[in-house]
Amino acid sequence: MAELNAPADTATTATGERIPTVIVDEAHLIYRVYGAGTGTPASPVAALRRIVSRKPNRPTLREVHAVKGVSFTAYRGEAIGLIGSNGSGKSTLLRAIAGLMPVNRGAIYTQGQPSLLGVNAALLGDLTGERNVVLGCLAMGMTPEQAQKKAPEIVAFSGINERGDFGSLPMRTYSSGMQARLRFSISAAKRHDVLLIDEALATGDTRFRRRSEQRIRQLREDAGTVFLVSHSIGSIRDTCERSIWLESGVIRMDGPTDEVTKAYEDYMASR
Ligand SMILES: Nc1ncnc2c1ncn2[C@@H]1O[C@H](COP(=O)(O)OP(=O)(O)OP(=O)(O)O)[C@@H](O)[C@H]1O
Repeated sequence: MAELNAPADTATTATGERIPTVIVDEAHLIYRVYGAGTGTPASPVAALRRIVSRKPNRPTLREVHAVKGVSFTAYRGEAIGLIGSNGSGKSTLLRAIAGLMPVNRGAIYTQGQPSLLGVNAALLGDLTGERNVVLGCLAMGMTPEQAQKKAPEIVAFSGINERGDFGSLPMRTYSSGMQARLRFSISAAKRHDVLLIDEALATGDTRFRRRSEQRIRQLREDAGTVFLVSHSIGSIRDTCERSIWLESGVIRMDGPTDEVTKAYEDYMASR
């Protein structure tokens, strides 16, 4: 993963050109699964023969080619929806943009440090929500003073205290929706060059979803780039003006959200 050089805070250059933040160039992403079975159980005779001949059971290696030669450029100020049916490669692509997964072929270039906000982002279950907020802020590079100052605002945005004083309870007592809200609120408290959101909004209730959609719009106005993976076409339409539709690891369509989501819905209805 390489970094692009671009000026700091505007969506365009002095000559009005758009500034690329993520360039994905013919990217291939492959999972290697070691020790995966062949799907057919070994026969008792074959197992006995292996024991008698003392040949170990050779671990098998299987590959899952999750993303197959995907190319696109994202620009500062854009919010891009990633849609596609289950297993089409959306989360894998996001992980690779975040630098959490190497590209097997092709390349991904990013400007700044992309931040992946996923429902699996690690928070510590035994610590209180408030403590996790402070730790999250420190992990995002805030000073202890900035983190202490920002924490009440983040807890208020998350709404976890709407039904009692949950902020002072351990995170493991939260519902999965409450945990997801807190994660989103922590990540959204900072301006990100590239913010990657994986289904985080789907777990919130309608009121929280509206608040977070508004926050995503603000992040875009701060000239960041937002990627949103979601099965909620409503959220994608409300938040993103551009969408990329992935199917079986290949881009089917990349363009204005209205056109792409319409084609995707027609495709899903015809299956
Ligand atoms: N850790 C993993 N090891 C092996 N294969 C994986 C792994 N994670 C995902 N895959 C496979 O990679 C492919 C793409 O999965 P991915 O999670 O990126 O899809 P997705 O579009 O995000 O799906 P969903 O909409 O269901 O969340 C699938 O075939 C999946 O089985």
